Amino acid sequence: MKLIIKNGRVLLFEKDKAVVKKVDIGIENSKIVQVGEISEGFGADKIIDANNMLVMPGFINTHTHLAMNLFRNYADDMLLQDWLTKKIWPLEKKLTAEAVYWASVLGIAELIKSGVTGFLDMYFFVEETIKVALETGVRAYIARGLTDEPLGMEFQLKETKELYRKFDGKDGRIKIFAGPHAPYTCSPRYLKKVKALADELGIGIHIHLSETRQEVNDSIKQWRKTPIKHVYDLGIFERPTIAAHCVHVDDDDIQILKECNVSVAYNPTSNLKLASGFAPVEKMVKAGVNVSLGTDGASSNNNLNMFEEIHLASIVNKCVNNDAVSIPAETAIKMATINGAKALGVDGELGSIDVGKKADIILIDLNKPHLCPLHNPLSAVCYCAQASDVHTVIVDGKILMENYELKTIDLEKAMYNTARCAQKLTGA
Ligand SMILES: CSC[C@H]1O[C@@H](n2cnc3c(O)ncnc32)[C@H](O)[C@@H]1O
Ligand SMILES: [Zn+2]
Repeated sequence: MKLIIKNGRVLLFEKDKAVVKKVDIGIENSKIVQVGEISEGFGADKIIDANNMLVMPGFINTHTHLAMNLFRNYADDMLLQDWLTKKIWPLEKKLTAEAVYWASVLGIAELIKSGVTGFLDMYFFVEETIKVALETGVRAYIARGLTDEPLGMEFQLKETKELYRKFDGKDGRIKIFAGPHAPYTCSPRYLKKVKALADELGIGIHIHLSETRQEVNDSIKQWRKTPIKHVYDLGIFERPTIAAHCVHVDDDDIQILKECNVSVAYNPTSNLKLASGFAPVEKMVKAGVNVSLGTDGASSNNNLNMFEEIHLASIVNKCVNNDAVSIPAETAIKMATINGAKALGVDGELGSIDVGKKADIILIDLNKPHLCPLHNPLSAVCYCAQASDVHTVIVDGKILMENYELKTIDLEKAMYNTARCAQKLTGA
């Protein structure tokens, strides 16, 4: 299958600098094979006219719990610990494979419609989420959530192992991670076992870290160490790690993150809504830590819209740092694209439009009142574009949405069934 995207303004990273150029893109099967003038005789099966569109790498959402859209608008205006312990965890005990299946379909529809081509998910019944990713064509990085339960420990690790055997590398779009929830739900003994499993399988680790002041205070009280130092001492960071949140980190923590090449998945909306605090993103970026972006789940966000995360990453940090230059549009867009690929260890394959990389590409319709006059396309993406401007989404060279129409998902069916399953769980 050969595809050409022509006449678009294409966002490229040239020597790490974002530039927008009028070039055409040639795609063969899953890969980008030409950027520039397409050679005569390329013989495309399909040509996409991207006139008046911005063509850019798809967004990578590096921290989410897709199926939590079951609990969207269900438990709001609460602090993290109350939200988890009083509302969410009791409901999650009643989760079913069917509920996770439909909520994953709906979540993936929301991701595609907002320009996301790949995501890192940590949750339960993840085989369902993997199934949906395979059916719908997106790229999925999946961590079976791990928490310390007397009878669950070995079982959860075994499940991670089975998921790895069954799905890692499947269709070139699935990768398995180990997913210890957090140091306050996983004992040191369990975290050591998780690390040993990650060593054995050669996989990365995804974990929530230093999300709230209380988490840090409790950790210091219990272990005399910050959560970052605690898991570092347990060897977690010897594996490639993506740490979600890292809101309350001190200079020593940042140094550890940098030295251990830990990527931070920054979730500005979730941090704001749960009143968790302001992650010192500018400081981490300046220290050389790779910072990517995530939405967290739709129960703490309450959507999966990466445009909002890009926007907030930029404008919140300007205010926090009292510096209008802090996290400019280009930096925030990189967090949502190439930094996401770096976090997942696939920046040689994803995250930018370059010959040899996978064709995970989105087209943003510039013919919108709120994008006129355009002046600066990077500013447009960061400060005014909406998820509803995403016109076309391509993953692995396949079109998943064209002219706003989802090609692999029956959205009505997904909404109906997710609402039905959510009602069964919540009784509301
Ligand atoms: C073990 S599966 C994932 C687990 O994480 C919970 N969760 C969702 N959002 C957050 C967050 O911001 N901080 C900590 N934990 C979170 C989710 O409800 C699942 O239980
Ligand atoms: Zn989370």
